Amino acid sequence: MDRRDAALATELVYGTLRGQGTYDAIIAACVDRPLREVDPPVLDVLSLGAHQLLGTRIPSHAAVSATVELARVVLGDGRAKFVNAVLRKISAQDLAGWAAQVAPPYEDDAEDHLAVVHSHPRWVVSSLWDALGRWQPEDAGRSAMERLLDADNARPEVTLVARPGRSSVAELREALPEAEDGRWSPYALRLAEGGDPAGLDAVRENRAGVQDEGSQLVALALANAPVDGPDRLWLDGCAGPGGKAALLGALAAERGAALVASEKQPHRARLVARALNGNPGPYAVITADGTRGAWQQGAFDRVLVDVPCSGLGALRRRPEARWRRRPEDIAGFGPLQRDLLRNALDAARVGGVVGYATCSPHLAETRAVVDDVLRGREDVEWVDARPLLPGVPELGDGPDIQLWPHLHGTDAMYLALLRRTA
Ligand SMILES: C[S@@+](CC[C@H](N)C(=O)[O-])C[C@H]1O[C@@H](n2cnc3c(N)ncnc32)[C@H](O)[C@@H]1O
Repeated sequence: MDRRDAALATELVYGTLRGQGTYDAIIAACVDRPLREVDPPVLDVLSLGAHQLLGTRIPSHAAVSATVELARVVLGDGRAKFVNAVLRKISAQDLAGWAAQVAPPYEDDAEDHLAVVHSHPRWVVSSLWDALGRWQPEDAGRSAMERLLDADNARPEVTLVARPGRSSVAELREALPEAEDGRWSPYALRLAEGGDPAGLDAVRENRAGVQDEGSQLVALALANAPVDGPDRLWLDGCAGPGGKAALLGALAAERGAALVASEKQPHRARLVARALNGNPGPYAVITADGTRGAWQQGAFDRVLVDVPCSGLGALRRRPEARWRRRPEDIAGFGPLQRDLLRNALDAARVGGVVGYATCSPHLAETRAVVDDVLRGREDVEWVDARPLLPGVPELGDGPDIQLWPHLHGTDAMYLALLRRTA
């Protein structure tokens, strides 16, 4: 495919997946049987057509004829007629008109309304709303939720990181004159109009990479947290695929510190090794289970655990994730998240700092995990993370922080910073 066709194919697939909740509700209103009785391939074609009609600027006649032609080729003439009839019904109204028709009124059922209009599973709307209310109690009403859900549905801009000591924003900008400065990270450059950074020398040589600014901020905050005494050995306990490890490795190198990047899955550990390849300071990549104390206790000055989580904070990046996740996944991650944090705390020396991060704002994966682990532990204190993200507004009451796509333009990363005191 040439670049334009590839971009269109990506937009059609991602857009259809993102909008699936809304499109399903609309398609259901246009067929005379329950959706589960429509053959999945027919439903796929109808969803692709609905997205073209309601979510793109493709003219209606072109959207209908291209989709019916697709149906004819992959499904046969009979089903193509059915697709044609349904698409003609869908094309009778725009998205707003359909949303008003198929979603319950906000006043009757606010969560269901938002779920249908903004194409999120209802339980996800509910979880995000709980978290937003906890962190932004002054700005967690209908409009804030609409902005958050819209941000999840927007195509995320590509953000690059110029790994310090290896590359610079100025170097990247020379190759990408249209790019804008990061909002918060001094190492970030944003490609608002998209673009293909893979061709850049700095990216090919690992001196720069693609990394959301929220992830950059997590690594920066951990690197800049005050520690008493030596600052020689850092650990990233959940390093795969290696974005934060590569930034931490570069920051550590600037200070003469070494990084151990550990990852349980061998294939992901290989990605970490690739990301760190060429790091200017000492580092080691190991394959190890971070719940089993694969390293000496009390050995590290700084420790990051960016734990496996539901990813509800990165829905804009993974359009299908919201439909794959189940509410019970949240509880499923809980024991591992607690174990990883406990072991990270044990890995830090007295006076050292630990960062616990998730790319989910779900309260059960964030503050609840830290509170549980700290209960009964006398050897840990909170570090206020807010001053370590200078200039970033609306971080909450501290000491931990929660970023939001609609407020910060980042993934919804959570970070708690903790210090070993005894
Ligand atoms: C959220 S990702 C980390 C992302 C990474 N910090 C980055 O910025 O590229 C969590 C990682 O933890 C790894 N993991 C899962 N269980 C683990 C365990 N018991 N010990 C160590 N790593 C584990 C997963 O394979 C996954 O690569």
